[in-house]
Amino acid sequence: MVNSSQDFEDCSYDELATKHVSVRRVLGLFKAYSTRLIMMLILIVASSALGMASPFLLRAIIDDALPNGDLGFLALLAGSLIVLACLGTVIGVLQVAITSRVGQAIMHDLRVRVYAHLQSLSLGFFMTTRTGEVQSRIASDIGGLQALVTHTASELTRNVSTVVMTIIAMLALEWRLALFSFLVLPAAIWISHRVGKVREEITYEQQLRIADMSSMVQESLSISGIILARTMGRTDHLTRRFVRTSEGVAALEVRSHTAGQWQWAVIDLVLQALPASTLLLGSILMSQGTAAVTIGTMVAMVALQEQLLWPLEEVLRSGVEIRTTRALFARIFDYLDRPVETRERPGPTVLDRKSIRGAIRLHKVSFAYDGSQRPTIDDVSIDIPAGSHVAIVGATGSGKTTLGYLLARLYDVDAGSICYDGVDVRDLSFQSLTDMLGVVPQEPYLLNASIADNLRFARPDASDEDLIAAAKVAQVHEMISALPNGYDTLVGERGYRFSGGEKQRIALARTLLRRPRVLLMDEATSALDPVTERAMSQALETMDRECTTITIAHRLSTVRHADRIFVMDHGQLVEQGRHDELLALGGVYAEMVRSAL
Ligand SMILES: Nc1ncnc2c1ncn2[C@@H]1O[C@H](COP(=O)(O)OP(=O)(O)OP(=O)(O)O)[C@@H](O)[C@H]1O
Repeated sequence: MVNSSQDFEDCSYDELATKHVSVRRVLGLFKAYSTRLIMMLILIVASSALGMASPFLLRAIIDDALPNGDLGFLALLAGSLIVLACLGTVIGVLQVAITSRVGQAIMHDLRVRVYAHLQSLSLGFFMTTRTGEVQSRIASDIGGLQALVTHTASELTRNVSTVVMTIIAMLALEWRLALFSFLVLPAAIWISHRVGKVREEITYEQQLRIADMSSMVQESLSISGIILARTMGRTDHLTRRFVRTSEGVAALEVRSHTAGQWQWAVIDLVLQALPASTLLLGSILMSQGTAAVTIGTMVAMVALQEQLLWPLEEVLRSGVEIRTTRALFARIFDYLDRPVETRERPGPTVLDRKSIRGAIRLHKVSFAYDGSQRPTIDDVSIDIPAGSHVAIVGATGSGKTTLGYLLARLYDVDAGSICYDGVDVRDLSFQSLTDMLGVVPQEPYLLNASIADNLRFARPDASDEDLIAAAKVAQVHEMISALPNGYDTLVGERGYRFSGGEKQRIALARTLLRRPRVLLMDEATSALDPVTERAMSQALETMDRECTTITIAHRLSTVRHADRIFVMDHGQLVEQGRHDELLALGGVYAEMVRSAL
C-alpha cells in the first residue's frame, strides 16, 4: 500500500492498526453512555421479539381462523398484527432518538480529546506534520466514524437481534425447512469477510489521499501559497498536482464502492431464490405426508425468510463497514497515542504573580533537536538578574531562537537547567510560567479577528484603556486610530492586511497586555525603522523598569544599550559583556559590528 503521509512513513497500515486499535479500546468510547445504551438494547430486543410474533399470527390466520370462518378470532389476530406494527414504530422512533444523541456525544468527546491532546504536543510534532493532515484527521476521519456510532452500531445490534430471533422462530416453526434456509449462510459470511478486508485497506488509503488533498489546499490556497505560486509562475503546476490527487481520491472512491459488488450480487441472487426453493421443498415434504408442513407453515416460513434476509444482509454489510472504520480509528488513536513531551509535573510550584521578580539562570544547558547530529545549544550558562535588559546576538543559525524556545519551555532541555526566580522551569506550573514570561516571536501570528480581539487574546478582561496603553508603548496606537474602524478593524488572514512592522508592533502590544515580568523579544522589531524602534525601546523602559527584557537581535544598533550582551556561536556562548567591553575584546562581537558597518 502507498503511504503518502509523512507520519506513516515507517509504519505499514497493518502495524499501525494493530498497535493502536483494539475492540476494548473502541468499546471504551461507549462506556460513559452505558445506561442509555442498555436502554437501547432493551428496546432493540423488544422490537425484534415483537417482530417474531407476526408470522405465527399469520399462520394462525391461514391455518385456523380462515378455514373455520371464525371472524371473531380473525379480528383478534388481525388487530394484534396492527398493534404489533404500532409498537414497532414507536420503539423505532425512540431508538433513533437515543442513538443519534449517544452517537453525537461520542463523536464530540473524540473530537475534543484529539484537539486537547494536540494542544499539548511539542512544537516538534507541528514542525513535522502538515496542518492539512491535522485538519483532515479531526474533520474527515472523525466525521467518517459518524456512520458507525450513530447508525451502524445500533443497526447492527437491531439486525443481529432480529437475525437470532428469526432463526429461533424458523427452527420452532419447521426445523427441516429452517436448516435448508441456513445453507446459504457460511458462503455469505465468508464473502462479506473478504470484502470487508479489501474495503478496510481502501478506506485507509482514501483517508491518506483526502489528507493530502486537504494539505495541498491549505498550503497552496493560503496567502503565502498564492504569492509563492504566482511569483514563481507555478499555478498551472499546482493545478495539475491537485488534479492528480483529486483523480486518486475519485478512483479510490469508485474502488471502495465497487469492491465486492459481484460477490454481493451472487449473495443477493441466492437469497432471492430461497423462497421459491423453500416452497418447492415444502411441497415435496407435504406430498410425502410430513404433517408439520402445512400451507400456513410454508407461508410463515417464507415470511420469516423475508424477515431474516434483509437484516442478515445488513449484518454482513455492517461487518464490512465496521472493518473500514478500523482504518479511521487507527488514524485517530495514532494521534491520541503521541506522547506529550512537556508536561506540568504533579503539584507544580505556583508563584504568586505579585512576588515574581523575573531573575533567570541557565546552568550548563544543552539541547539537540530530534535527529540532529550535534547539539543546537551546547553547555550554555547565563545569568540574567531581575529587571535587567539583556541581548542575545550571534550569526544566523547559532541557536538564539532555540534558546528562546527553551526559555518558554516549548522544548525541555536535554541537560542542565533553566530557573526562574530560583525555580526550575520544569517544576513551575504552566500558569506561573506564562505569568512570568511574555514572548514576542520572530514571525508574529495574528488571528483572523479584529485588532481589539487579537489584543484581548492575551488578556480577555483588558479594558479599552489597557489596549490603548499597550498599543502606545508598542508605537502602534496612532496607526490603529487612523484606520476607519480603529481597533475594530479586521486583521484578515494571518494579518496580511498589515505591513511587517505593523504586525510586529500589534504582536508586541498583545504580549505587553499580559504585563509579563520577563519579556522575550525574538527579532520582534526587525521590521521597524530605527526611529520607531528607538521610540519603542524608550517607551518600554519607562513603562516598566522592573521588567526583565531579553532581546534576540541581528541588528546590533538594537542591542548596544543592553546591560549585558550574550554572544552565541554554533550553539555555544562565546562572549558576554557590555557593548563597549565586547568591542574592546576584539572577538566575535567586534567582528559582527565591523562587518555591519
Ligand atoms: N525543528 C528543528 N529541527 C532540527 N533542527 C532545527 C530545528 N529548528 C532549528 N533547527 C536548527 O537549529 C539551529 C539553530 O536554529 P535557531 O533558529 O535557533 O537559530 P537562530 O540563531 O535563531 O537563527 P536566526 O538568527 O537565523 O533566526 C539551526 O542550524 C537550525 O537549522
